[in-house]
Amino acid sequence: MQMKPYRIGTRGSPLALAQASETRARLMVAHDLPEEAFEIVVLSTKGDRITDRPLSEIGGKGLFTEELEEQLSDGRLDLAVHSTKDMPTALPEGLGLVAFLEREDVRDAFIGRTAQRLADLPLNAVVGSSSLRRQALIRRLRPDLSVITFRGQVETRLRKLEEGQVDATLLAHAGLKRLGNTEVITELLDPESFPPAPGQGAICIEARTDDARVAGLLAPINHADTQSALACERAFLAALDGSCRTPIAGLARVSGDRISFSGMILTPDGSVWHQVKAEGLASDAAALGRAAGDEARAKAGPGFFESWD
Ligand SMILES: NCc1[nH]cc(CCC(=O)O)c1CC(=O)O
Repeated sequence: MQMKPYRIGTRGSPLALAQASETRARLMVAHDLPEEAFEIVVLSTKGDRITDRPLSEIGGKGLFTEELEEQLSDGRLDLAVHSTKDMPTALPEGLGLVAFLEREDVRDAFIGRTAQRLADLPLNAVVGSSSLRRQALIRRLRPDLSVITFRGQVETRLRKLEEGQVDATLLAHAGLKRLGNTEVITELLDPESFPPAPGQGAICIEARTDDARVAGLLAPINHADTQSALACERAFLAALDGSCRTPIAGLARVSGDRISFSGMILTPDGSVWHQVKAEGLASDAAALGRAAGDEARAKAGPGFFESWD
């Protein structure tokens, strides 16, 4: 009997396409299915179309997800593949992050033109980054540098660097690995001093929560430790009401039945930051992350979140 193919939604950037292909490949192996059992459906999102302004300025939740989620909700798609880092903490009614692929390296990669390492950049050098977290972390470590907003796909940013618009830029190691573009990296940043974004390096799959057929399809490719780590990090983000205007870093690691978490919130200029650490049972991942978020909020005090609005 000929079954209708599963429809996998994705954005059209090279990174998104690589992630969708990887997901399809995992599903083919897990279920011994041919490529024709899956159809990759490419959609353009608002976030892809507006490229001339920083994301934090455009605002609005789900800039990269709205179109995909609409089609998931009405059944035109069966699943959607995303970078977990780009996913809002609150999803539309009836949708959920149903599976996570095993996480890639979580670190940020430094790509230097006039110096190989962040610490070795000349005084007042220019670094391009559109991420508020990376901007704040750079300023915390190197207040002398000027940080400029730098958007576009990975390829666009690397071209701007080559053209000499900036001395250096930062990108996720995971994304560069998936694009087969790691030779541009000149330094991998230590997560202790340069903590990654919640979700960084993890591919997630969104689906309808009541779709038992798709749940069964995804179960064998879900990576339980990644799922726990991400539940913790996303609960941290949610507890802080992580808007795209707040620099927030957070990383959870699972070992056996234990989970350890480290999170940081910063002012955009990097001059004030608060760090929290927590450890507990992996089965309590979400509660641990939420408590860490509440602790960070309490440490920061009521003035912290309004200080740059
Ligand atoms: N916001 C863009 C985005 N979303 C996910 C990744 C990288 C891959 C990942 O973290 O899983 C990137 C690019 C970057 O930060 O370099």
